[in-house]
Amino acid sequence: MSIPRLTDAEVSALLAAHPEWTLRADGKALERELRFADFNEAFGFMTRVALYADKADHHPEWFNVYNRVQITLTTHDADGLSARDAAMVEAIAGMTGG
Ligand SMILES: C[C@H](O)[C@H](O)[C@H]1CNC2=NC(N)=NC(=O)C2=N1
Repeated sequence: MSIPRLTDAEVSALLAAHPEWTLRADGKALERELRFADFNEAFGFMTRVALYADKADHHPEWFNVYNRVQITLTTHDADGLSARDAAMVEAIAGMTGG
């Protein structure tokens, strides 16, 4: 299923509103690293994101070691960024306060 990609202006606005994210060099994904107090906090965050992702049918690519979580957001069906990635950025901001 093809999903429309965000426009460059939409991506710029999203990054301006959420400077903790960076645009991957190929312009097709957003990346962020989060650090938590400990593994328990990190995994609790991942659990919340996982529940959101399953409900949204939009899944992150991520890596976790101890208190660090590296997240990459992209829409495979769009071969780039879509409104689903923007929605997940907002959802994660709500979970982390930023
Ligand atoms: C069939 C299923 O709806 C699709 O594969 C969904 C699942 N989760 C997804 N997650 C992400 N990040 N991109 C997608 O294109 C995507 N597509």
